[in-house]
Amino acid sequence: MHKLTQEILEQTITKRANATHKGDYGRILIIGGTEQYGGAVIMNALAAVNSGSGLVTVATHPSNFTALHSHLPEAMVTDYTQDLTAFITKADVVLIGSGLGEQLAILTATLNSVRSDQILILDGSALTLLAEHQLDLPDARIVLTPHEMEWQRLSQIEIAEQTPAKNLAALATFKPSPILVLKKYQTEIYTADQVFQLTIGGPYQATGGMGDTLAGMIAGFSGQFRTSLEQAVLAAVYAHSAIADDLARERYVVLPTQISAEIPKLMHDYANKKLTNL
Ligand SMILES: NC(=O)C1=CN([C@@H]2O[C@H](COP(=O)(O)OP(=O)(O)OC[C@H]3O[C@@H](n4cnc5c(N)ncnc54)[C@H](OP(=O)(O)O)[C@@H]3O)[C@@H](O)[C@H]2O)[C@@H](O)CC1
Ligand SMILES: Nc1ncnc2c1ncn2[C@@H]1O[C@H](COP(=O)(O)OP(=O)(O)O)[C@@H](O)[C@H]1O
Ligand SMILES: [Mg+2]
Repeated sequence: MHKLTQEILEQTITKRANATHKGDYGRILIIGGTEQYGGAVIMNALAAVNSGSGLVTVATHPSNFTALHSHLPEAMVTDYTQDLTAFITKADVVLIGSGLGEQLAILTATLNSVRSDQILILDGSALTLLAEHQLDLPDARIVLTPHEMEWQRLSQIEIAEQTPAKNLAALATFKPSPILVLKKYQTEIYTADQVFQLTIGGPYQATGGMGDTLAGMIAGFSGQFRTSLEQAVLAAVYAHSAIADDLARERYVVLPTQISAEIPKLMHDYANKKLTNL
């Protein structure tokens, strides 16, 4: 198991070229947020925009539009009960599932619409629905972000039995081969043949919305740092907990929205550290 270090941030977060525009930094479509769980997509979107995503659209229940806009006027909105095909077609990255609840039809329509060159991040309720209805993954560049119970539902491996060997074996049965971010204390990231472990982060992160924030960061990083999906995912996972650790030096708990607010500073520091090291 490879231990993740801050080197992943130095390698991934690069200074931006001057002659670029928002279209160069990722078109992200976030799908989720029932009436009950609107906060989940707000946290997805706050994380994605603060991670530098060029354009973020949130497809959600219309009752969430005003709250989302009051937190984040940078995001666009659309009603998730309408046909999302045109939105999916334009996206570089689709993140579905945070606060999606029981909206199976929206998930299946999305799985049927994504293309093989698109990044599809499946989080929260999308993972539970995948497991309950034994849905196949589409041909796309897939990232799964389950916590231990969501992974138990998907893999049939009891939490106490979730060893790297068993997790890799279960992952091999998924086609196409996804990246797995197994979230917990010391989160593990599985690619087809390698396992990485996060050794930072702690229980000050145990607040609802912490995973929704991570999913938004993975969307933001993967839409922007396009050389390697694996590297972008690893960097997002590391950055999420690096910020939490920094804030926890002076706080008992770290809120998901506080992490999002600190992302631009962390990215600035790593982009510039890289420059001075040259
Ligand atoms: N503000 C919002 O809108 C928010 C909306 N949200 C949205 O809610 C939806 C449901 O997601 P969910 O994660 O809350 O519920 P579910 O999938 O049933 O899992 C909980 C079960 O798993 C168990 N468990 C075991 N190990 C675990 C672990 N390491 N980490 C976590 N749980 C672990 C756990 O055990 P217990 O707590 O009972 O000990 C319990 O039995 C989803 O769409 C999500 O995006 C949330 O993001 C919150 C903020
Ligand atoms: N004790 C802990 N130590 C480190 N990280 C934690 C701890 N508890 C929770 N986290 C992190 O918080 C996030 C929780 O994700 P998740 O359960 O999906 O949250 P939510 O769905 O409420 O947004 C994960 O990134 C997980 O690693
Ligand atoms: Mg979650």
